[in-house]
Amino acid sequence: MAQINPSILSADFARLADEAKAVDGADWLHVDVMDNHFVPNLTLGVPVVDALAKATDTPLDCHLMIEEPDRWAPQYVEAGAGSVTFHAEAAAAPVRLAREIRAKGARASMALKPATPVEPYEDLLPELDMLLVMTVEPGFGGQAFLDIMLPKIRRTRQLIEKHGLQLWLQVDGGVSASTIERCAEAGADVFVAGSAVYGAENPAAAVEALRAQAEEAAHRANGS
Ligand SMILES: O=C(CO)[C@H](O)[C@H](O)COP(=O)(O)O
Ligand SMILES: [Fe+2]
Repeated sequence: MAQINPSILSADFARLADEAKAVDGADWLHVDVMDNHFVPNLTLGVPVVDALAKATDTPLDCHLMIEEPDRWAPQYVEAGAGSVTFHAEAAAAPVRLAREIRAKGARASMALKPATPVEPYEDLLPELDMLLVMTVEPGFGGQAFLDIMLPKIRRTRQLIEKHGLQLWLQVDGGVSASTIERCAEAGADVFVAGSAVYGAENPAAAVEALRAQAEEAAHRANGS
């Protein structure tokens, strides 16, 4: 089942609770945390996640684009995030961090920037609930989807199957009506969409349309 996670990076930050309600049928709400060090942009932190978790029933999928995730990620679990993603490039001890996130009761997820290969992390995959393959350079919404990431999505799906894992495979960046089918065919099953959802006239309808497209593409690819 394809999951659609609207990114609030493209929402109106002055009306976050309402913007969360506008996508009630979404599986998760994707929250981009940027620290102006790991990426050249600054968004929000623990207090906003804490407030948002109290304001919506949709679980929060926190994507931490920050340095020192080993130090900060546990605080996002305590603030109410249901899933916490740290970047492989920033984590000092990814296995220990994933275990800590899980022990605190959230799903543990790791993200890879476009130039970071998945293969060195093969043995670590069983420690994770989700792997995020970035399909843009992290830092900003509204960027063009990087087609050159499709082979990495395919290779990651093969590794998941090789090890018989339940791990979700998320894509983030430039996911829209014109790119989501290629992602689903390549093996992604969790789709972050910022501008494609919040830029639409009816965000809830955009979520449903993207989900239907992803489901159909996945069925086509699996020959079912
Ligand atoms: O992590 C991100 C950027 O670093 C965002 O989640 C992503 O860019 C979503 O926005 P869009 O769908 O508009 O590309
Ligand atoms: Fe993100």
